[in-house]
Amino acid sequence: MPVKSGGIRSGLEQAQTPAGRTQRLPLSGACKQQGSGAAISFSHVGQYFLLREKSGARAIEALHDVNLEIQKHEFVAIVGPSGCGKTTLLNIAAGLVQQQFGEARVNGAVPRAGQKNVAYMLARDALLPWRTAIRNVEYGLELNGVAKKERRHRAGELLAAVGLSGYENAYRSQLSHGMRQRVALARTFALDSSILLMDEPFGALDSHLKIQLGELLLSLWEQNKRSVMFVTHDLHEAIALADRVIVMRPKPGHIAADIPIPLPRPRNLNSLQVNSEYHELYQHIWSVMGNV
Ligand SMILES: Nc1ncnc2c1ncn2[C@@H]1O[C@H](COP(=O)(O)OP(=O)(O)OP(=O)(O)O)[C@@H](O)[C@H]1O
Repeated sequence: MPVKSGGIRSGLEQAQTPAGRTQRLPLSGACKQQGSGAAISFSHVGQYFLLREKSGARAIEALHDVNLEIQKHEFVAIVGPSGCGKTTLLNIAAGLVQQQFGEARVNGAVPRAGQKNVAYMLARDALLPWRTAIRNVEYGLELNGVAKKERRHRAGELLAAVGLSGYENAYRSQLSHGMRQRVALARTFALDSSILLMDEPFGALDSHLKIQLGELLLSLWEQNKRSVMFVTHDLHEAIALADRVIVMRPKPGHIAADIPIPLPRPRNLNSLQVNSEYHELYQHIWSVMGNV
């Protein structure tokens, strides 16, 4: 699982806090006290990184006083411009970065890499090139000791669900980019993880494929509504998929708004394109993001 260099706690790149940065922002509606049984929670989370430049090193405040709870079965999208700290926040939940300030909890525990019950999906498919599609989907089940017959059956069902029947024995190099992301999606759902952390999983796909894979994601999610933290640059995608959209802003990275998405479920992403409420939500959040 790739991590931006220096993102791991043991690295030396985490900067000291400049004096006086203790200001607390008011909590948003989503920010409640720790320990309330949320799937994921961040309480007063702050993070600095040290950016090395020719002229010396500079501290970047990647996250400032972030408070957020994602409830069980909730689908939450995080949007915001490049550099506002979306991935850093996701990496804290994944246990890949340990925050310097505040607390984070995943299923009530301190997040750590490889934690049970949490699946992670990235923009790049990250399929193992020496394994066939079905054996990629089986991978997590294999690590968990699931018997071969059972895991093969489950992986086959998931490949069928993402429209890849007939490609079970194809290798990564034989699949298109969209097909690879379908395999990655099937792999993400193969384990019964109660939490999905998704970092722009469809970011590299064209808009048509994005909608197709968004539909697939929602149809898999509807089966048992895992808790999802979904980072994206694409506001259309965020509104179409999520129960809530969290808007982040940079310098320093912080939560600027927490907006519920009252669109009914199950959703059909194609019909949303002609849904006026969807477009109104888009205009509203776009204006919150400071782009009008
Ligand atoms: N390991 C690191 N070392 C130094 N700086 C980092 C590191 N990881 C993130 N940063 C800095 O922290 C800030 C937030 O980065 P992050 O990747 O979380 O933003 P993002 O919103 O996910 O951006 P993007 O949408 O472009 O992926 C940026 O200024 C980035 O340069």
